[in-house]
Amino acid sequence: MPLMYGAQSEGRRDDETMRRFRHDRFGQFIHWGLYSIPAGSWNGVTYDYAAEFLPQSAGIGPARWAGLVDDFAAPEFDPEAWASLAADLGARYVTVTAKHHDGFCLWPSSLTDFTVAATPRGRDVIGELVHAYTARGIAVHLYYSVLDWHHPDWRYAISSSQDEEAFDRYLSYAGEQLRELATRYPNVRGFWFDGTWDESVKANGRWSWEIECMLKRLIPGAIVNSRLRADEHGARHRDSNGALMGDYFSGFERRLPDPWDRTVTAEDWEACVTIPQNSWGYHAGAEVARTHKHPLELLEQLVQAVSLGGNLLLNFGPRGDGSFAPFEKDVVHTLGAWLETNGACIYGCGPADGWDYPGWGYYTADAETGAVYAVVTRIPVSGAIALQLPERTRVRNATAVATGRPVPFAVRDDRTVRFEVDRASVIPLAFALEVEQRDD
Ligand SMILES: C#C[C@@H]1N[C@@H](C)[C@@H](O)[C@H]1O
Repeated sequence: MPLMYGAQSEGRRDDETMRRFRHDRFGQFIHWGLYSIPAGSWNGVTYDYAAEFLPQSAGIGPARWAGLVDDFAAPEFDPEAWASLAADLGARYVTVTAKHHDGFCLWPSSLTDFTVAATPRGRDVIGELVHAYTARGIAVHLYYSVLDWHHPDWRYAISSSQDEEAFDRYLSYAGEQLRELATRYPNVRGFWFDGTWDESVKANGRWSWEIECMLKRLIPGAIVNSRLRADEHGARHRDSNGALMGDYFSGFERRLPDPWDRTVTAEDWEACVTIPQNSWGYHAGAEVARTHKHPLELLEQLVQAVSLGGNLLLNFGPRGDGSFAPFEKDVVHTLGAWLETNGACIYGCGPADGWDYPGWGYYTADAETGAVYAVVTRIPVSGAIALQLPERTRVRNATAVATGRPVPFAVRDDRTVRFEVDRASVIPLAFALEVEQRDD
């Protein structure tokens, strides 16, 4: 059907900025804001739900919530230390919450006084972070929630002409804030939109189209996730003709596609996941509840995403004072150390065509060289892993990615080779396979 405000382009973007995003594969999400101070509790009551939703969970009105501005002193906030942590993690880009659902701005926006400028130290958090990450060669994407619990003109739905006038004022405000962000921080690489699921936003597909156009006009090559977009019929992520809007699909939140679902390899996508079960902002309970994921679960999610042609955006929620919790530093050390020696099977890699999901791990392939990698994340009790080869394919040799040492294997039949792996290994084992086509 003809659409005025559907997808702005067909197929994958293949410009340098998008190729770099695809090559990066691994990003760090940062959720930091006023919600990081109460960290899931209010007036002595702890709410299990996500810490950044505390205003909703505890029924805290905007005026009372704004009282936290005076407490946002962030004595431990050190942008260079944050950038070092991202580098140690092995993240190639960072997506930072400029404004979350509570409407508090981590930059000194001229459009509202509900910003870091009103805090005791008044630092331009976004500006300092963009500088620090960029200086370390880490690309920055800015998260912006269209949903805004603080702004008086926000509406969940439009049910009167007064609602329509108010929400139009809100969309103008949000549009000017986004113009301000793109103008103040022109070397950010992308924008990550959220909070676009309400009827009020879905009814404004033209606005979302205009925002995407504006951002790409102000920052040529800027990357925008599919969550911003709706078309004129309210279709989100994909327009009413099924075409992806924005530059990559960003509907996988706290979940990944099934490891055997090769349909997702048709487009660029990114999954965002948390370390605790379900809090993006720092939740004090997460430090003690032991419900957060083991670092190696998260590493497996990264390998799985890459095997299906996607990126993984792994969330960290710094504490209110700007420090990171020990359980998050454990994740940094575990993933960073593994990527230090095994990153060849992640960065610049994607799906290995013809290599079906094996069950004991994942196959990835270098997008440029075609080199195939087998990453074993579920070591069988036998210690033996069988590789089902694509048709007319032969494995010439295999090496351990981490050490470069050759790995012996046995040819079982013309479609199967068998490896012995170290059953005592406590980390995923990556093997580089040199394969060739048989001409039989
Ligand atoms: C719901 C919801 C939001 N989407 C995630 C990326 C977090 O920002 C969460 O608060």
